[in-house]
Amino acid sequence: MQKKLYFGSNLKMYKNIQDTVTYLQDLVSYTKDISREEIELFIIPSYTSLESATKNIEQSYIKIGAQNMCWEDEGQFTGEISPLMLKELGISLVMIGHSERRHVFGETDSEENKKVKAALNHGFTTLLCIGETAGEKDFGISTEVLRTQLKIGFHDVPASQTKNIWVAYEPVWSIGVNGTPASADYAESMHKEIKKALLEIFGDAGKDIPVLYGGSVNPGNADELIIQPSIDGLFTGRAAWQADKFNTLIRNAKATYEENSRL
Ligand SMILES: O=C[C@H](O)COP(=O)(O)O
Repeated sequence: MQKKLYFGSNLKMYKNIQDTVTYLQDLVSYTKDISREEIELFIIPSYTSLESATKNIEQSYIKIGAQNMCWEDEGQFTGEISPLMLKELGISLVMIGHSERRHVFGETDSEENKKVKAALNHGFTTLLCIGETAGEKDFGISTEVLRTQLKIGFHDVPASQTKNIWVAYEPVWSIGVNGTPASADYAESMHKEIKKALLEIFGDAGKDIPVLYGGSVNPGNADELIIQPSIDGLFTGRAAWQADKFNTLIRNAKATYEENSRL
């Protein structure tokens, strides 16, 4: 049976308001004809572009997400953004624990857990990002690191909330201009471990959580990644930031997946 495929991009600290709106409008026109029963498309712009994004874009075509969120509704948290403020903007998704939040800004697994619980309690689709560093991979502890990030990240989250959970596996060493993409085999083996851990954490409810791969996804590796049985989607940075190129990547990956599932 064919599964729904997830495609999304984090715009990081790129694109101003106008560029974001133009990008989103272009992406809607390019991809409008693809059934949203078959793909789920999401974009995570900068905070300053969120209001214009939600006003200009129909989220049945592209889910709009925030790059981070505070775990408290209000309080003395200078520089933070509350779940209520994000709700006010009408966004539907929140990303938690992106590699740059963990490794540039020092966020911990227990902070990600507080954010995950707050995001789920406020009804957001919650995308938890996990991934091992190059050093952890060299020590042979990738699986342990991923299991820890999942077990702490989802600590005390009831199985009844899994319908709003997505996971992105983004090995730290694979991300950004200096990253090396994971091979499809390596990514698949880590995705298998992630799916196993999700079953342990949530029981049967864990089996429907989509697990996306991210980290230097590009037109040259997207097709091979998407056909892996445990990879449910692609979370793309740089290769998605031009709407026409992202459209091509999505269509090629989808066609390859469909071809492969007919074999
Ligand atoms: O959030 C997206 C990831 O950080 C991947 O970025 P990248 O595709 O530019 O390596």
